[in-house]
Amino acid sequence: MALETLNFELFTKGSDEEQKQLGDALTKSFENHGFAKLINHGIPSDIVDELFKMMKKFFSLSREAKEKIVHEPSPNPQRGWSRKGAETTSKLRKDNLNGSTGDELTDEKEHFDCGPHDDFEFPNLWPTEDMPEFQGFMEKYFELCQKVSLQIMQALELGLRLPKGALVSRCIPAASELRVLHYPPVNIETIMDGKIKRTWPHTDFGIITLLFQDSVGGLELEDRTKPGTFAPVLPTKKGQSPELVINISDTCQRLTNDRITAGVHQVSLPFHTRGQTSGELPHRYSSVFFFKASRETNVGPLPQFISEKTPRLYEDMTALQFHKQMTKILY
Ligand SMILES: O=C(O)CCC(=O)C(=O)O
Ligand SMILES: [Fe+2]
Repeated sequence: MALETLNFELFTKGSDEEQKQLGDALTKSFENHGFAKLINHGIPSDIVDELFKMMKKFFSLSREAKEKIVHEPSPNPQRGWSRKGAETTSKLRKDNLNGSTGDELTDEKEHFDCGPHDDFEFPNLWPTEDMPEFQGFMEKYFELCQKVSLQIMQALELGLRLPKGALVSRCIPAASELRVLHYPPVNIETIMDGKIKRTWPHTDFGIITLLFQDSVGGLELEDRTKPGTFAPVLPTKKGQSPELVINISDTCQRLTNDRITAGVHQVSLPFHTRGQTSGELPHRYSSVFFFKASRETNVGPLPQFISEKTPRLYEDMTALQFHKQMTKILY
C-alpha cells in the first residue's frame, strides 16, 4: 500500500482546476488509507525545527518542574504535562486487550497538551517559571496548525462535493489540542514482550490530526488491504523539508457517516530495526495537532451522507460530549 505525498500548494496557490484536483486526490487518499502526506503544507521548516528544539528542552526539565503543571486525569480536555503511564491507548480498541482490562498494557511515553490560548473553560498550564519561552512559541504554532487544518477542510469540502463551509463552519471557534510527545529509550525486548508499546493501535477523536515525527521512525498505519497488519509511515528523508502526516479521526468518520473512516495507527519498532531481537531504541519526539470541531457543534452525520442506502450510523451529540465520552476510556 503506497501512501502518495501530495503537493498542497496546488490547493493554496493553484487555479480552480488545480484546487479541485488536489481536493479529489486528498479525499481519495483519506478514503483509501485514512491517511495522507503533504509537502508545501504551509508550515515552514524552520518552525518545525524550532518546535523539536522546544519540545526537547521542555521534556528535559526536571520532574519537579513538570509536576508543577501536571494534568489531573479527568474526562475534560487534557492540559499540561502527563507522565509516562498516565494515558493508556490500549483501552481504545478491543483488539488490543485479549481479555485484559488494558491497565497493564501501558504506553511508554510522556506528553504535554494545550488548547486554544483564549480557552477560559479549560485553561492551559504553562511552565512559566522554568521555560518562559515555551508558551509564546506553542501559541503561535497552534494558530498555524489551526489555519492549515481549516484549509484542509476546504479541500475536503471540494473533494466530497459539500457546500462551501459545511465542514469549516463546524470548526470555528477552535477547540483543537496541540500535543508534543517524548518516547524515552526502551529495549527492543521490552516491546517484543507485548505488554508495552510506544503507542498502542488507536484512532484519534478529532476531525483530523496533523503530525510531524523526528528521524527515529516507528509510526505505522493499518494497511486496509490486509486488516490487522501495519505499514510504516517513514520519517522524512534527511535534507528534505518535513512532510506533514494527516490522519482521519473519529469525528470525521461520524460527520461523513463512514464515507471516510478513521485511520488506525500505532508507534512500534522503527522499520529499520525489524528482525532485530535486542538493542535499545533511542529517544523519539513527535508533535500532533488534534484538529477538533467546536465544542457545541453537532458531530452527528451531515445530512448529505444520510440516505436510504446509507442510513444514519451515529447519534447526534455535541463535540464536547463526544470528547468526554472518549477520554473517559483512556484513564
Ligand atoms: O508519536 C506519534 O507519531 C503518534 C502519536 C499519536 O498517535 C497520538 O498521540 O495520538
Ligand atoms: Fe494518534
